Amino acid sequence: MTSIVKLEHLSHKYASAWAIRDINMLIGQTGIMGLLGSNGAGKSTTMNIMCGALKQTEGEVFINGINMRQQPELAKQQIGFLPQQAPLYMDLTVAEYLRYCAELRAIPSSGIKAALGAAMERCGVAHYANRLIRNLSGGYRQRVGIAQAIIHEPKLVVLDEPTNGLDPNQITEVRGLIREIARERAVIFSSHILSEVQVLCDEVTMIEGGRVVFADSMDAFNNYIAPHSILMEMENPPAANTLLTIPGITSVEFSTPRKARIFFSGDQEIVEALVAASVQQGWRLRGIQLEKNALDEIFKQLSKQSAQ
Ligand SMILES: Nc1ncnc2c1ncn2[C@@H]1O[C@H](COP(=O)(O)OP(=O)(O)OP(=O)(O)O)[C@@H](O)[C@H]1O
Repeated sequence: MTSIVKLEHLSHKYASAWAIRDINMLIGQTGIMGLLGSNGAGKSTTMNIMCGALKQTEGEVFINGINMRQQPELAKQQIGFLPQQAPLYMDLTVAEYLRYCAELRAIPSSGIKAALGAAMERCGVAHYANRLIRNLSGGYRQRVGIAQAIIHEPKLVVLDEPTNGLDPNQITEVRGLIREIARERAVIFSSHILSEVQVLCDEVTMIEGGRVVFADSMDAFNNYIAPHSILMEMENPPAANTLLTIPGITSVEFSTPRKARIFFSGDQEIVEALVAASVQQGWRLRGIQLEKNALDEIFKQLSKQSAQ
């Protein structure tokens, strides 16, 4: 089956600096793909080019097999896009705005009413149809932004940081909506927040410094970033050599006489082995905790690996 998105050697230069370099990507027809990267990594540039809102300096974009450079109108028909700044008109009501979007999308006038009804229903904004967009909360504005992105029933929906600036309840609601609309189409979703991508996405592509540094399933990513170190605080700690006799422990660093960072390979059952040894040998355990890799640490590791 044709990929919904194929990016080939995509590069873009603003003025004199390259924002993205040699990005290659293949995205399947359904599911949610997370584009993860720190601020300035190149996510928006990639998404804007993918959606035909920005012309690339080099490389090609294919949407469902259609070359964006050669047939931009046909390619864009397949895409719904919610850019980082949602393109909303504050002085229109929800229904007026969505009608305008439907007309821009060239939906035949006989089909507009049904398209409008379906998008509003799907995005949970039907009861606000006659309310001015300026009078909606941030979460509802974002729902309207998503409604304009799906009004023409595209095969691909691209959402650039759609939960940015929302409160925790609104984030949960918008996530639910994204899952819902991804049932029958592909969704690409960008974020600089790892946990956001972890809860929503099936696949993840990580961009750092304008380059792809990781592209695989969410499971593979989670496996990759699984903790490999433990912080342990003890009143009566053993010598490092004693800790190293426990199978799975690869190295030990004491940051203070009572606090050790213990590196391990294999699974997290090592925690149980350490607690048992502590009880048996009287280390007087005061705290034990798996250390999660911080996102900037993961970015650094992956960037280093991809440069090798
Ligand atoms: N219009 C522009 N003119 C010049 N440089 C730009 C422009 N837009 C983005 N850049 C630069 O290109 C690089 C990539 O920016 P981009 O907005 O694509 O990153 P991002 O991952 O989406 O970050 P953010 O999450 O902060 O939006 C950054 O260094 C940014 O400063």
